[in-house]
Amino acid sequence: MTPQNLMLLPLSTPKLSIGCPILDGYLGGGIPCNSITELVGESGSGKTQLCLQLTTYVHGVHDAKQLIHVLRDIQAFIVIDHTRLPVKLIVIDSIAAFFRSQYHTTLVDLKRQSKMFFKISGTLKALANKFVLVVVVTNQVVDFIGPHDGVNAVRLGNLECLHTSHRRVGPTLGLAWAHCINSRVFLARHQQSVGVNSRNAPSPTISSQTHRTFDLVFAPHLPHASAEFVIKKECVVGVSR
Ligand SMILES: Nc1ncnc2c1ncn2[C@@H]1O[C@H](COP(=O)(O)OP(=O)(O)OP(=O)(O)O)[C@@H](O)[C@H]1O
Repeated sequence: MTPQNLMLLPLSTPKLSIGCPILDGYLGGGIPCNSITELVGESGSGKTQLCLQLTTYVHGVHDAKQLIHVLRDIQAFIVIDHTRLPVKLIVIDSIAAFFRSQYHTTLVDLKRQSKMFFKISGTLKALANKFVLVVVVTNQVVDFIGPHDGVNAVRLGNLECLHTSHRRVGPTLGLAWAHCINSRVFLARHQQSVGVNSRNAPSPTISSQTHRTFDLVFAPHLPHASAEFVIKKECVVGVSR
């Protein structure tokens, strides 16, 4: 590639809109092609709702080995049929589910697991680069228990620690997987008690509200950003400040 060729390339990587201008703004225009973007958060934080907002086609996969086969099928499908129905988005919801039940924590298992992570992410990145695809994976969180130092102090990206539902958490699958993705978005929810005044009640009643946040933990092309969002019946939207 000469400098002249580089000048002919598009200035920026194409981005897939997340369906909300506010959240797109925090992502520098949307989710970028040619890389892997992870949505990480506790159960009920909104990962699937965001994924559904991106896609209309769903395929069930039950374990990591089957995932490798499905990725091969997708590759064949894109290569043969790309002129008929171009695939531009791959969503895996959730990557953590394949590993939590199948692998244990002996050294041999961890080695096998890391090998599988790199095989999956290598395949996804190759597909993303070759066919200019957007790849989104979701990941769960685990609770951090004990002191905030030692292994619990491991900092990844812009945030020192992640909090959701008033718990300190970390992404499932650990450091090895963190090196397999390019960007990470943390979705959190916090239950808040609010007093509601009612005409018929003599004093305010206490009701519970879910407050949701969207944090860009790391991305090669963007600084840290944080936003509030809500899940509505029709869509997921950011809240303007
Ligand atoms: N129509 C709706 N209106 C408002 N909120 C909704 C609606 N549908 C779903 N939700 C909210 O979205 C949350 C579920 O989000 P979602 O299924 O995306 O979570 P998740 O992060 O994928 O969880 P898991 O890790 O268990 O798959 C529910 O807790 C609910 O509060």
